[in-house]
Amino acid sequence: MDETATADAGGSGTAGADAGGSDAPAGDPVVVGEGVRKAYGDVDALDGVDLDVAAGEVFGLIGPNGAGKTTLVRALTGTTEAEGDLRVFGAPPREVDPSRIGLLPQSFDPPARLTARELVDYYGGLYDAARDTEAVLDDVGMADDADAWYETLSGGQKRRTCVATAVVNDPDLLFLDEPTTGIDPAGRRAIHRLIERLAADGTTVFLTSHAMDEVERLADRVAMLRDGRVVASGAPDRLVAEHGGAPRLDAATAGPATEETAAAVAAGVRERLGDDPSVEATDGGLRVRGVRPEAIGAAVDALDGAGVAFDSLSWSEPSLEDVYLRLTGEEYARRGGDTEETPAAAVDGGER
Ligand SMILES: Nc1ncnc2c1ncn2[C@@H]1O[C@H](COP(=O)(O)OP(=O)(O)OP(=O)(O)O)[C@@H](O)[C@H]1O
Repeated sequence: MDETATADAGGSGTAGADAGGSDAPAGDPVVVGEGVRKAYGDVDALDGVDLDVAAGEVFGLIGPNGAGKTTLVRALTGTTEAEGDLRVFGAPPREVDPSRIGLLPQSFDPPARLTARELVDYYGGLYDAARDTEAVLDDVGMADDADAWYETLSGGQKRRTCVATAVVNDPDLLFLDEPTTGIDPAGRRAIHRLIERLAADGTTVFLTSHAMDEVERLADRVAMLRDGRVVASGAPDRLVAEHGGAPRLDAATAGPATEETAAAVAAGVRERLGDDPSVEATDGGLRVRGVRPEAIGAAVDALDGAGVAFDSLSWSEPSLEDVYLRLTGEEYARRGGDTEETPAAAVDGGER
């Protein structure tokens, strides 16, 4: 089956793509889900999810709020029942040896009157063989604050401590549900390095996150969930190449730009570069798509020629965030609900 969305990612409802495909590494998968479904009353939290995760892979699961990410993690860790075929290390999730699994749930409230060190000690004590508490605290950047009660820690320090409790058993398979939420940039880096080190040592990591830069950096493969279905999957660079769109030049203007100004800039770019450009008014100014680095000067001339007074310019290559915004439709929603071009059109090779 295709590993990217051949279906309508705009929501008209064909079955989700298989999150396996040609990017999937060879070897027995550690995690398999086939036709996974979970309903809460009328809500289809998971609506036929297929995926597989290979040993040693960092697998990223992304999608908007309510897409079903946490439900899928819960189903794969046996903390909720779901229909379909779910196998972890070849067994149903609830039959897997817990010492092989690490789980950082999205919401986790450990006892508040224990110190970070006591908490890691406590969770380590649940296993026959656990890692050294001090080393684990050091891994997550909590060595200096290890003697503070959990309840007195900042939000980011709490999250770091929770990550420590999830890795203290040195799991073969680690589920991290939004591990870096609330963690400052230095702390995020520490967690990223930890994930990279664990993966290099052979741990399989199943990561959900809203931080696209994090997923793009860490994940070997990504699956994007929307309304309980996988709408795209594959290696991040391939998803970006297929769905990320063109490089863009953003001109930040003092006031909102008009469609007339955008049309004038488009005419100027056409005249100078011969391309048929896409120029759109954004919340903060104007965006010219398809501008290669060598054409930035001509695009700036077109802005000047149209009388656009801009405060700053930025040029960027497409990223996983662009894929996300395109396939969720958020890119278009940002322009005040303009749905003229649907995300499905973008998936099917529309304007890039
Ligand atoms: N215990 C529950 N009871 C009823 N509905 C639930 C329950 N858990 C999840 N849902 C619903 O299932 C859908 C998927 O929720 P889920 O938490 O899996 O999404 P998510 O992708 O993890 O979202 P977020 O990014 O906000 O964490 C949502 O519509 C949610 O309201």
